[in-house]
Amino acid sequence: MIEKLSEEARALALANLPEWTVVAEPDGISRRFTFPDFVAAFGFMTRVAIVAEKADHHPEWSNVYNRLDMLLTTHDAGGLSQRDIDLAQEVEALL
Ligand SMILES: C[C@H](O)[C@H](O)[C@H]1CNC2=NC(N)=NC(=O)C2=N1
Repeated sequence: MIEKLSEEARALALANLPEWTVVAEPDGISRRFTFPDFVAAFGFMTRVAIVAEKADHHPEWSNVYNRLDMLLTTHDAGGLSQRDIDLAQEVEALL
């Protein structure tokens, strides 16, 4: 069973993800992405989907035209875990 991150681990991890915001409910991290158009946004989502499926860790997200809102939380842990941090870092690398 994956565990929620301790306060210390969370502060450390977030220091490396400056574009991400802590969300309280559900306990997780979120980021808004803006692209030139829908094709660019959806292309990015496709690349994230492949990484997410490989990691068996999936974002909660919403897309409107060129905008993508992504929330990472771990359902199995009931909040923010290392899996979310790892996926956020992989997502950043796809930009
Ligand atoms: C059975 C399967 O491994 C689990 O349901 C995985 C799938 N993807 C997941 N994604 C997220 N964000 N949190 C999870 O706890 C989770 N669990």
